[in-house]
Amino acid sequence: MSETSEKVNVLNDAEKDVIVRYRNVKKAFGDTVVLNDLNIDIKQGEKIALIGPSGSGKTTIIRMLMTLEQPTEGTIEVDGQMLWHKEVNGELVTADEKHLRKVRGSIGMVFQQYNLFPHMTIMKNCTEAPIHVLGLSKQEAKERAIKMLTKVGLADKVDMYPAQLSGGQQQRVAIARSLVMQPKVMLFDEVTAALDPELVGEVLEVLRDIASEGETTMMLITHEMDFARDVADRVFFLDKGSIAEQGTPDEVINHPKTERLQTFLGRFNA
Ligand SMILES: Nc1ncnc2c1ncn2[C@@H]1O[C@H](COP(=O)(O)OP(=O)(O)OP(=O)(O)O)[C@@H](O)[C@H]1O
Repeated sequence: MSETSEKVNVLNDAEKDVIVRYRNVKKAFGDTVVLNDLNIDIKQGEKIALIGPSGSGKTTIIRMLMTLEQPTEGTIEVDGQMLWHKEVNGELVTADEKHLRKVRGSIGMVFQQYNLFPHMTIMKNCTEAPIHVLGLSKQEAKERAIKMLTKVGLADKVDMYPAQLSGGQQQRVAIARSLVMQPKVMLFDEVTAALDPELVGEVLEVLRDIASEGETTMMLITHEMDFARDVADRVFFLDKGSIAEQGTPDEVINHPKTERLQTFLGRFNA
């Protein structure tokens, strides 16, 4: 089927500023259903915190958006474009690898483990993808990298190697490296969980700064309730594969409605 026969998504005005849309998304691993009938709309620039017990499905939600896990049912869109499907002659077909590669470029993800390339300098870590994936010139990529490394307070470390930096600094480089790609959505999966407690603050500070600038759409999995309170526009409480409660941090964290959420928050003295 030809590319030209694909339909373009036409959004009405009310939907225009929705950048991420999950529709009736189900995810199962074998017979085990881990996410059920998920419907999420995230607006341009919105900051979403995902909280919930271990195994509730938080990571799977963002791994599907990063195109690392395929939904079993339903669709996910970023900026009006379906991730896992293409609409061809009015029918949804599973997208091919070429399509996935293209949409993947619009999403940035930072993991618990910073995954920097150990044999490359900080600068090279930050310029590899913009040069090879986005096709930027070396000079353009370096300029972007310096801007983002300055944002995370590490512009003086460009010639160092990851092993010469602390865990907190490496995580800040990983954040800068993602931002260099100018993604439409940034995903953060417990980015402070692997850090020594004294290094957590500096990474959260960087995330707070990025969030306060307002432009970047962010979805964060966090167990730091004070951080979620400060940064998130909306908080989703995931429980057994569904969004059990959602609302502003005040509604969800300060005034939990259900006993399950109260019990969960009790663990963090939130
Ligand atoms: N590749 C996989 N194969 C089989 N089961 C999986 C796979 N990935 C995740 N799961 C299961 O899916 C469920 C949800 O996992 P997920 O990692 O999304 O939860 P989570 O809320 O992020 O948990 P945590 O806070 O511990 O990271 C869990 O029961 C998990 O064991």
